[in-house]
Amino acid sequence: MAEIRIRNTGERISGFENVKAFLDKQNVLHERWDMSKLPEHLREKFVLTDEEKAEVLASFDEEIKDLAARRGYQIWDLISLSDQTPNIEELLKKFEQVHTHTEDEIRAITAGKGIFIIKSDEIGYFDVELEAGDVISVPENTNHFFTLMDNRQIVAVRLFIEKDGWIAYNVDDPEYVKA
Ligand SMILES: CSCCC(=O)/C(O)=C/O
Ligand SMILES: [Fe+2]
Ligand code: NI
Repeated sequence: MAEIRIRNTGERISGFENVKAFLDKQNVLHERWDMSKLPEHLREKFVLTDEEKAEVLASFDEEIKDLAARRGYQIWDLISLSDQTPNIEELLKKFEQVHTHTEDEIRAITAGKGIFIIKSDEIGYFDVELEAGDVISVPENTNHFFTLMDNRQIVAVRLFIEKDGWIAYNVDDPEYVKA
């Protein structure tokens, strides 16, 4: 289940309903997918062949098409990050820089863990700690960044309206608060 940590105060919010209510106020979509739909051999697997990636996407076809119909996404794929990912340090350096996109950034975690750190005009930066089953959408033009957790591995479905909408625009934010 997702958990929130507000960086300026250290306050933590847990429990699906509490987290959802908090994220609703921040205009951040949060839903859960049923991970029992994922075949056992793909659970907690972080190095995936193209066939296995297609199998993960097929397992959640209904959920993906539902999100696409509700929110206008046109294309989707699967990203997996772990110490086995050849360019992992380079990718993390990019994800860990505060940035924005011109479309919302939606991710459904199917294995592992990760943290999206998002800026709110009212309360500053807050962490959303995510695990398998958590779906999140960071609103467009909103400062955020992403990092892995201690286990350093994650698999996530990404949906896009247009591929170009996901270009990252780095922001040099004086209000950025370190973990
Ligand atoms: C969990 S997906 C990896 C992070 C990512 O795709 C992104 O765009 C961060 O801003
Ligand atoms: Fe991003
Ligand atoms: Ni998986």
